[in-house]
Amino acid sequence: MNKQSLSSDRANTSCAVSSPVVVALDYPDQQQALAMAGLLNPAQCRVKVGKELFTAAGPAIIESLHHLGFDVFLDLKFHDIPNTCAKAVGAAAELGVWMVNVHASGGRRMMEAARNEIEKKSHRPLLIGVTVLTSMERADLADIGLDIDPQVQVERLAILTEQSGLDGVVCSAQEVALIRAACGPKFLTVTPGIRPEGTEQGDQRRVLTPLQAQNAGVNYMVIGRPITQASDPALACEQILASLS
Ligand SMILES: O=c1ccn([C@@H]2O[C@H](COP(=O)(O)O)[C@@H](O)[C@H]2O)c(=O)[nH]1
Repeated sequence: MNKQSLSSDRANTSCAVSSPVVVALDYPDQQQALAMAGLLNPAQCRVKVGKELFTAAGPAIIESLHHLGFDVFLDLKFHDIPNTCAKAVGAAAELGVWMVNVHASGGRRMMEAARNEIEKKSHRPLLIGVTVLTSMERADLADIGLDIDPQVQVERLAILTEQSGLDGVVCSAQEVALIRAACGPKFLTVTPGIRPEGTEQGDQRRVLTPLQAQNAGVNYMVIGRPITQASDPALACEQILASLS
């Protein structure tokens, strides 16, 4: 199947999951990722493919997850000169992914180029800008020369992302109210750093529980280890969904 027909097929078959949960498949190979996907229900969640899995398994993993019925967020956080970033985002669109992202700190011209590139494609994924990684706190920003609270930089980059014509941002759930006020109700918020009560925070710093995130108004919650490292991942996912209803 060529790329064009793949993206056309995907545009026609993309499922409309109402669940906000996106499970991060952070695995070193296709076998482990597909084993986890096989435990999950595509009617209850979407899945995310990040740098580790995509580098190890390549575009074939996207096609395999589509065949299982999942919408896929390709989380490669492109950050490059405008032409290079735009072409990468265009290639992601041709894989038929549901969502793709770039670093908002790549700037206005980079984000506009990415947006213009996917507008040309027959399948148009959601295009999202990463603001400040949820693993970062104020001290981490100071290390890179930004002596400000994360929320100040998140708001600044969210406004720039919205002005650049993207669909939304990756941020922590803690900043969603701020972004709603600055960018309006239609601008999407995609929030990693979700930690159900009693689960380990790990390297995340700006966290909320699923219920707190829902109450804050997030559109999509990216959840990895609290589901994938649970003794029963399917049950963990169901318990998170139950906590939201
Ligand atoms: O700011 C960001 C952007 C992306 N991520 C990604 O989300 C998941 C989170 O996984 P957990 O195991 O639930 O911590 C992971 O794939 C990150 O690469 C993020 O955490 N923060």
